[in-house]
Amino acid sequence: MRIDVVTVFPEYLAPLNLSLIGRAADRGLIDLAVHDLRTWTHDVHRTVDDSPAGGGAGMIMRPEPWGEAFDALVEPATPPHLLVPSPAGVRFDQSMARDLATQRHLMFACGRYEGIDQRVLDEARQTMTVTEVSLGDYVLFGGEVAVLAIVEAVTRLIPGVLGNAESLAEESHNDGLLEAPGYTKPAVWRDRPVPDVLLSGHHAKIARWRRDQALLRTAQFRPDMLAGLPDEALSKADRAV
Ligand SMILES: Nc1cc(-c2ccc3cc[nH]c3c2)n[nH]1
Repeated sequence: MRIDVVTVFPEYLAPLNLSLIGRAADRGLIDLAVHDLRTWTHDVHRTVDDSPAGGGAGMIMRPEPWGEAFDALVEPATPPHLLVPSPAGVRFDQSMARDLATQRHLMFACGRYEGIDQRVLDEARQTMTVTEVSLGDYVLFGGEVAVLAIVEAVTRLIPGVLGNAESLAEESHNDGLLEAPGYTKPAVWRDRPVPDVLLSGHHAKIARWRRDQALLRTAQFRPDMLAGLPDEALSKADRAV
């Protein structure tokens, strides 16, 4: 997968060079490039914003630098999926992460100020899929934080990036449920024991206990997820919990 990120704060995306994502890039599993939007400005002040047409507070990002950036980064024969973080976007979730992880080329446009001139997205829609995407119903200063989260959620699903693919199978939101609580050594910590079943070595009982805990936690913290499960997702044993 190729991932391009365009931003006026390239240093904000530095964490993408760390840990598993950095290693995935080093191993060629992803081709990640962060671009400074000001590369495509031509005035001495490298201006990327201007006052809003029709008045109003704040500034809007000028279309010209974005248009030139996309012209430089987009190969017409294989256009990317353009993702534009926005409070008004489609809510990002694990299902979207799974879909994006199958795509060949993602490009992220990080807005700042009061956003990007609408004509940039309208123009981009002529040649590529454009999705405005929201992390949630709260307002950030710009799109960079959202891109960090989305890139992490997507790249960890790419085969080979996460060493132990097995952990993907048991994590929250993978099977429509929250994951069971986790424990490790010591067997007792500050008078709090690890649940006996986890030390029993009885794999079927351990699997059942974890499934029960996942169902109970989902019912407690995210009943909406439980309500959204298809009938066939719950076994007879699940329904007895
Ligand atoms: N979910 C969410 C996205 C954003 C966001 C995204 C881009 C920009 C550009 C200027 N302000 C922004 C805010 N806030 N909250």
